[in-house]
Amino acid sequence: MDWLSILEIFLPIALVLSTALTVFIITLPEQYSNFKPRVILDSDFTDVDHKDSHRSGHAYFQRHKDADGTLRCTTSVQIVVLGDIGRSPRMQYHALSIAGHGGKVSLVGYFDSDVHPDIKASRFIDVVAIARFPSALQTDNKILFLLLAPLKVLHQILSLYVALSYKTPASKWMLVQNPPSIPTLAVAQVICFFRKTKLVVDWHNFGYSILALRLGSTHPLVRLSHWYEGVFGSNATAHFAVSNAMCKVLLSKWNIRALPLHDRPPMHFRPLSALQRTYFLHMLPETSPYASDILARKTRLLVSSTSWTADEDFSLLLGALVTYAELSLTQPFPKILLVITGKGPQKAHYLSRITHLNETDQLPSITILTAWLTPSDYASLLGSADLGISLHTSSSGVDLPMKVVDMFGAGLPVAGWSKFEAWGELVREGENGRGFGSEKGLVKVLVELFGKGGEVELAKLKEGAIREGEKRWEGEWMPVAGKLFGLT
Ligand SMILES: Nc1nc2c(ncn2[C@@H]2O[C@H](COP(=O)(O)OP(=O)(O)O[C@H]3O[C@H](CO)[C@@H](O)[C@H](O)[C@@H]3O)[C@@H](O)[C@H]2O)c(=O)[nH]1
Repeated sequence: MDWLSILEIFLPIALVLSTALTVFIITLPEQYSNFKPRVILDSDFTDVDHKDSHRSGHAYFQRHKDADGTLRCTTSVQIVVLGDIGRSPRMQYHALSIAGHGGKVSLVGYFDSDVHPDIKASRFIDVVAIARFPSALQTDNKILFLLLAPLKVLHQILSLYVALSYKTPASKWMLVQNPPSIPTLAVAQVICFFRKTKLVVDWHNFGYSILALRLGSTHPLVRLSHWYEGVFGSNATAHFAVSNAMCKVLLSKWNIRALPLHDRPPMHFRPLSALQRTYFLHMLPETSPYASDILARKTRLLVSSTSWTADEDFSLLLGALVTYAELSLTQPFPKILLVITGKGPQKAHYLSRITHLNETDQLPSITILTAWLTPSDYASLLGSADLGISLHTSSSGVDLPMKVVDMFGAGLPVAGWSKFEAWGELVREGENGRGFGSEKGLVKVLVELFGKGGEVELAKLKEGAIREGEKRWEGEWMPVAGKLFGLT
């Protein structure tokens, strides 16, 4: 190949790249300036907001506005999750806490499920949607997934860039949920650099360990993802992590010094009084036909909440219930109503397995229902149940199941998969929950707690769960995140 042919190939490429760079530079978004903080005016509040003054933030505005009637928010935060905001409770709690202390929030993510009603009510929080990758191009097929993944990432880069640069004003801080890491961390780094925004990474888990569940831990893409997460995750102003064990791993893997910020339940999760429980069980369509039996302890109410992802093996729970049903034929065990709440990719697969078990009469004394509830009904269901089940296996070993935190907030003891490093940071064996590491182990827990004499242990675990639930999100959040963001 001669020089002329090489030039013929590379000149158009160089032209396209330089044009793209020029367009990128001349369309760069506005930068953050301390001299131009975000402001809130009285005209931002409607009549409804005036009536709901605590939730809308009008009460805060009245207390803190300047003499000219303007509230200058010296803390402003873009909160970013490349996922469904309504199913990202921790990022919603961050938003509510920042807003509750007078910070202005742009909450950026997908807008599939309803967000928490307090977020909708707050004039300190703007919810900004990221454009979705067309659902027709989503697939579970391994080969198609590898082919479509680059296209999806390209779409995500553009839609994230547009949402963070143009749909939201420049903020002092950007708080990014990780995972998903690709392309979130890289896009966030670029935008923070150009907008003079300080980046904070909130580590819920690792993107590479979740990818490894699908592709295997030695796959080149998993290695690339590990490298990427270290490179783009480390160069931030600050980091939060959901467990002490995760902080240690971040330090040893990538020299990242993260502040531990454990999940804790917000105030809408709380134990119910006997009267509230009776009312709720009769009111909720899923439980009302069984309410009298649940109250008489003839039926036990089990609840598991999930995003129906690959890190939760529901066949283990189904297998344990089949064995429990068999044992019930010869022993006087109570019936079970299991309600599984949540939305996610593997739901259809498990629903067909449940149908098969019912059709083959393998669950005679057991009823299994699935549901997606409003945040307040979800909290009340946990408060009304006898035992919570967590099947979270933890892809990294150091992330913790948020559902268990919800359960403790509602005073619900937990039986959960315990064979991972961080489990003990959340659940204390025999005090507020029971761990299991196999189907047999779960059967043993169910038989012990629901069988003869199990009452006493269940009551003790409930007391432990109530005690654990007394540690609340706001108390955990303020000295760590509130302090970092300069909120008082
Ligand atoms: N409103 C509502 N929310 C529900 C329902 N069912 C489940 N949820 C929400 O879905 C969450 C459970 O989703 P998972 O995806 O199973 O979460 P997890 O494994 O328990 O924990 C996740 O978050 C942690 C960080 O906060 C991560 O560390 C962990 O890896 C995981 O991503 C619950 O905490 C709850 O907020 C419902 O019916 N209604």
